[in-house]
Amino acid sequence: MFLVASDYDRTLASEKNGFVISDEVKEKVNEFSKKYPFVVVTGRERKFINVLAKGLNPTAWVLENGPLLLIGEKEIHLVNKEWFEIRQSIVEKLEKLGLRYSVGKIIIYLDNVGNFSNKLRFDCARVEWNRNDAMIMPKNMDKGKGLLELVKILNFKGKIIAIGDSQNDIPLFKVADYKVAVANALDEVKKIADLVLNEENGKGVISLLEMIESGNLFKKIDIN
Ligand SMILES: O=C(O)COP(=O)(O)O
Repeated sequence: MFLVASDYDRTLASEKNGFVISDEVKEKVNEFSKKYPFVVVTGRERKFINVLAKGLNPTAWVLENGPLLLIGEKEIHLVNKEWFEIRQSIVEKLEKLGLRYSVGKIIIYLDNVGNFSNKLRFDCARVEWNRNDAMIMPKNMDKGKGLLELVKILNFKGKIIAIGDSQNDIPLFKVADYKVAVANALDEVKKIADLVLNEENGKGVISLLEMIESGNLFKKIDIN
């Protein structure tokens, strides 16, 4: 038994298409998800996914980089009340720094703030990067931890195959049994991957799913 956990931006969907998923990738994932568990593990908020990935029907979602699970219409928030007080104090600091931010249901997003990485350090929160964008989130939370909680809820006991491209996929890779990087992944992600695909973005995901369906992936790895 295995489960596929896929990142969204620059993995399922490409920047070139404004991060809107292509019909080809959507159909492949929808068809695959009818046979095997397929989870999208993304930094994105639900409201953006509803637009960018309209019609995509994976087994479940891990959103906001870990703390928000979506199974069917059921939303599960992996956070305690104290976080919202901490978040408020961070928002006040960001205001003082004059940085533009937006707030999800749980985490804080800042786009294009790579130059401010020294200032974006907090004792009471974790800062996760996706290229030049930052996400400020509860301590002890990341894509990997969110996925492990989901896996418990689904009562899934098999192996995890993860696919991604960026820094915030590294914690996802840490909980995976087999790690796959798309061709457009950052070097630091490719370096820790078990397999680096020749194809970029959604074409890479399609190629991974085809390798699984044909049994070719399992000739390379013992995951069953
Ligand atoms: O950074 C985001 O908002 C989404 O990014 P991800 O799907 O690559 O995790």
